[in-house]
Amino acid sequence: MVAPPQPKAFPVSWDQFHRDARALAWRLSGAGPFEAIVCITRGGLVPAAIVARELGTRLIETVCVASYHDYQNQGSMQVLKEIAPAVRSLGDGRGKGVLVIDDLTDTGKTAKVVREMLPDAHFATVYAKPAGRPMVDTFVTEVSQDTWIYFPWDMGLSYQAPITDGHKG
Ligand SMILES: O=P(O)(O)OC[C@H]1O[C@H](OP(=O)(O)OP(=O)(O)O)[C@H](O)[C@@H]1O
Ligand code: HPA
Ligand SMILES: [Mg+2]
Repeated sequence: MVAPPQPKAFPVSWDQFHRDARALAWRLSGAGPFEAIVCITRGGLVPAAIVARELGTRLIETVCVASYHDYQNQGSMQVLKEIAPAVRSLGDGRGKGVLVIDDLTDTGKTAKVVREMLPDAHFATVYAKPAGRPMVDTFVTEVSQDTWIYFPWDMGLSYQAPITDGHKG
């Protein structure tokens, strides 16, 4: 079933995303140390780069998960690439000392799938919606469940009609 579009929009510029990802790194600086970062592609790649730079982490791994195959509609969860054994076996073999990063948690389903792979890892996202919030340990900004977050890599500059256009009669 196709869900109705989210009524509220939360557009994020590159500048704001960089600031929010840095704020995430500040919060995480007290939660480590972390031996490695696992980023959930593709959305987690950008915050992972920023956090890795701030925390000095150089061992970065990906787990490739996709579920929103259609704009705003979640479909089946596909794990396209698992975590490499060398990273999976770090710490206690359950992810202790590993930091997992994604851009956001919405329903929490993506984070849940990765948590099953690394139950003791520290999960961090830049943004969180209420349903996904219990799945992450650290995040920066919460937005309501009926909000769609527009990331800078999904947007471009476009013409905006003047506010007064709507009042012409
Ligand atoms: O909490 P959830 O409801 O599971 O949704 C959150 C996930 O959805 C998006 O990824 P998506 O599957 O769209 O893939 P992408 O990162 O490649 O854009 C986002 O980057 C999160 O990973
Ligand atoms: O609010 C969102 N914005 C962008 N991608 C997403 N994937 C799940 N929820 C969202
Ligand atoms: Mg994603």
